[in-house]
Amino acid sequence: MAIVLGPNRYGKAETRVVRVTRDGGTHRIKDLNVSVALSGAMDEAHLTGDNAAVLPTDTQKNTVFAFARKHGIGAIEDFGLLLARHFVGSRPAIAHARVEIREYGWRRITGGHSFVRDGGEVRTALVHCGADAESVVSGITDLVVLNSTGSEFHGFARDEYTTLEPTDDRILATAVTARWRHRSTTGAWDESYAGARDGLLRAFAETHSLSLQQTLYQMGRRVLDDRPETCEVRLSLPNKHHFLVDLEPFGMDNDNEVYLAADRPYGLIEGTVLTDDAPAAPAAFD
Ligand SMILES: O=c1[nH]c(=O)c2[nH]c(=O)[nH]c2[nH]1
Repeated sequence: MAIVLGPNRYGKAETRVVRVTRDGGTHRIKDLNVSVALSGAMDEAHLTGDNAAVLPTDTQKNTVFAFARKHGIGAIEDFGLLLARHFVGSRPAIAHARVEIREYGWRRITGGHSFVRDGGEVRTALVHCGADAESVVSGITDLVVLNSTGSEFHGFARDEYTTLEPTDDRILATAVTARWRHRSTTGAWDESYAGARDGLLRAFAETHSLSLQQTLYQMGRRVLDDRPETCEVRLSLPNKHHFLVDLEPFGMDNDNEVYLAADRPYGLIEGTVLTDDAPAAPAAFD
């Protein structure tokens, strides 16, 4: 009985590319998850370890970023065809290219550079009732928002392990988890929720951010200002880092247009904002 190599393919899965296109102050964003799989005459790589036919998956990832810069991203079908044809045409050993793309939809909040991701958000409620106290905490989780400009981060503490470069223009993105405590257990809950959500979005969009911590405070403040029925807001904001891709090795500049959307590790910024007359409510958020 002989043992033979069966079907195989390889490639870079889940390259998270975000492409920002600027038309003056109005930005458009394309946010994709691109998976490439190539196949063809790859027997030697498997049987003898000869990599002559293997176009590295790292190269495939770079190609996604370089094409995003060079060609822009229109319909994902076109972007997929562009990439797949490129790979098949690039080397005789590559007979077939499979390119799978997922596109995350975003809609505008307000202004030209603030977006909220379609779908996914969840409304939450947590109530406590005891012998002599009741409390209602409303909230939202997985409300994903992004500012494609209007965010800086500099002046931070440095030590011998600090490599982060200060920036005066970065993408700021987070998946908001917010919970707000009501002063009373009677309320127009739906209207209150819609108003609080709107306040969170507007504060995120309208704050020129010097840090996510500063944005957090402004978001909490806005809910308390807009919704007097609330007295305390707790926010948990993962910093969804977007790293500018270095395209210089491919002879291209990158003027804040092509980003890698990293998923982990991420900064996690958490804080409470409250009114100074907020009644004590033990257990409200636990
Ligand atoms: O808004 C930010 N806050 C931080 O505390 C921090 N730390 C970091 O590396 N980047 C950022 N960004």
